[in-house]
Amino acid sequence: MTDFNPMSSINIAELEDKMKTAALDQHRGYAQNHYPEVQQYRPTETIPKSSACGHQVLREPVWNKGLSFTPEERVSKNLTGLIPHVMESLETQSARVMKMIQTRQTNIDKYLYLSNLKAQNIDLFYRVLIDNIRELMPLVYTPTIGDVCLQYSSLYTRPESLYISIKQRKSIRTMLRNWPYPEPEICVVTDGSRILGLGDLGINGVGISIGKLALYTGAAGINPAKTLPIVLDTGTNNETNLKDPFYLGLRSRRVSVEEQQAFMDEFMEAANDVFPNMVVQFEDFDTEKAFKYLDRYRNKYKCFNDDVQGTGAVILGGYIGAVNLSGVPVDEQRLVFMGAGSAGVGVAKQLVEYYTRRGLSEEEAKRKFWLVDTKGLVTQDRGDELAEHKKYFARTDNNGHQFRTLEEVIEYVKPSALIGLTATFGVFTESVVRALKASVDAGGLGRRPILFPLSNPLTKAECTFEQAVQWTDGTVIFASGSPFSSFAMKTPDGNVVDYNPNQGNNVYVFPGLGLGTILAKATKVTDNMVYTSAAALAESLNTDELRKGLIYPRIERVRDASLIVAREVMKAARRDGVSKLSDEQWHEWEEWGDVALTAYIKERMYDPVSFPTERARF
Ligand SMILES: NC(=O)C1=CN([C@@H]2O[C@H](COP(=O)(O)OP(=O)(O)OC[C@H]3O[C@@H](n4cnc5c(N)ncnc54)[C@H](OP(=O)(O)O)[C@@H]3O)[C@@H](O)[C@H]2O)C=CC1
Ligand SMILES: CC(=O)C(=O)O
Ligand SMILES: [Mg+2]
Repeated sequence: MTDFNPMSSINIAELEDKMKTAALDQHRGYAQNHYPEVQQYRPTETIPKSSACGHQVLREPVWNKGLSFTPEERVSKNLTGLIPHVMESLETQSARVMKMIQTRQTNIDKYLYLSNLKAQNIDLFYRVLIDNIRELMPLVYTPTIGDVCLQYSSLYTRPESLYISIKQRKSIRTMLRNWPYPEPEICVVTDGSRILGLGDLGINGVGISIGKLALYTGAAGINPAKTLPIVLDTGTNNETNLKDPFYLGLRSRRVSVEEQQAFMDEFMEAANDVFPNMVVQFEDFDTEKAFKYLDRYRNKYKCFNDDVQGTGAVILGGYIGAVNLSGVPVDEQRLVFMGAGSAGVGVAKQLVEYYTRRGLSEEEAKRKFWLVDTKGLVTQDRGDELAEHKKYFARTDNNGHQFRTLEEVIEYVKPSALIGLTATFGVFTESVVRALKASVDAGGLGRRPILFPLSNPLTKAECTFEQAVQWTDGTVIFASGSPFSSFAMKTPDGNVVDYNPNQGNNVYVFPGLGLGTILAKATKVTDNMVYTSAAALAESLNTDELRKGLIYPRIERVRDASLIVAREVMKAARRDGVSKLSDEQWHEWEEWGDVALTAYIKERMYDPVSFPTERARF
């Protein structure tokens, strides 16, 4: 669409004459009674039929088209005079947004500007986000979303989620029904108990549900009107929040684990009753609840845990590429994990599955992993009561010796890969990284260490990209949870070499996993679906990315990757017998191969130009 030049002046009066409905202009508030065609302004299955016109249209973010309303729409919806006469393409409006973002001094201010835009004009927000994903994803997601969560109660200006407190537990169904958009397809729910690496943030953690859902739309084309952010408030143990006069959550300590679980049971049951087609993503529950809830609900409802399963899949996807670059054969790899929580154990288990699928026994596969926590190497005879989720990986081959520091573990294991999921900045020190490199070098010339400091946000990364490059003399294969910038380093022979980091973040998996689950009409999210998402991600790099030595697609291609992930997830759902789509539909796709299924998914992906909210169908 090109911009409309007001100077070429359309004659509004003439247009109004032509369009009989233009008489609406005089009856703004009563239009619905007299002019049913206005009610059809939004004739979709996704948004209730509306009689909205005038200001109502401009105030509803999924209806508002900013300055893109056509002259006809301006007349039929009583918008003349309510917006500047000029008509602009999304591109022009998008350029204005980017200009304004650049004038904002802090990332929080940039975030707030974008958040305001989302609350006013969804299509424009997503156009800008999708076209500028490299620059904007760090604002709507990690690292900035971490700062937003820390200050959410102070920054609050308007509701943008469902806020369900344990005090209102009797009304969960009512609250779900109060959500203004019908039949959400995907919900991200947190209780704020472990937000990124920032700990218990209570209700302030809602920012992570909002941020992840922005990426469900931006990175996988799920209709924004079908996304539902939820925070469950069961209190908080965060002293700063409890003392903050602006804190919006329950001003009391978290209720007992048993009460939280009973509340979660009620929530899951209610969510399933009210929105039976909705997929639920558990996000940033603390370690114990992350594993417990996944175990408890995975066979009963369509749900998955992003920190355990999404992270497992994304790191497996990157690991496959990293091994190819490392020069260390896959079966010789030895992996040390710093961090044995929900993400650490989730990733290690996904990698065990990779090895067993390659033919190793489970025991052989498990022996490739050494997990380290705050007390040192996780061993069976360490003397402390191991948490349930750590027992699977507890080593028994340590001959009674306990290894307390990471240096000691590296010296003992001689790993080829070091993965950080500790939420602790700087634990990959220079001596640790140099020891990793030395252990890889000892295996032979040209071998490269795999180093993944995956904790979020950036303030919690185990080391920086620059450090990783310098301490490994540029040989590192690197992925971090939050994005680092590229880095140029002078080599001993005087050349300047550019190094490009990878972002190993579950954003490469959860949007496609969710989309595939929805489109397959899967009754649950199986292990195969999760595993397949990792394998699909590993296959999604193009030749240019492979040539550049990347292990994840460039972030600009995240929608391409999500499409591939979603397609393979759908096929896995079919193989596992959990897809409710008809056999005829599947036979048709099976006959045509991936082309037909890819086209089917693509057609259903929301895109603010070719497929705006107004027309989104699924
Ligand atoms: N890149 C990505 O896509 C993702 C990144 N993450 C990030 O991973 C981090 C961890 O998340 P999660 O696993 O859920 O958190 P958990 O709290 O479940 O686990 C943290 C683990 O780190 C260990 N740990 C903490 N500090 C140290 C230390 N100084 N030395 C050794 N071990 C330490 C803890 O030990 P102990 O058990 O003894 O307490 C625990 O095992 C977070 O920063 C999160 O943002 C999470 C999901 C996805
Ligand atoms: C990325 C993510 O899910 C986390 O850091 O918790
Ligand atoms: Mg998370």
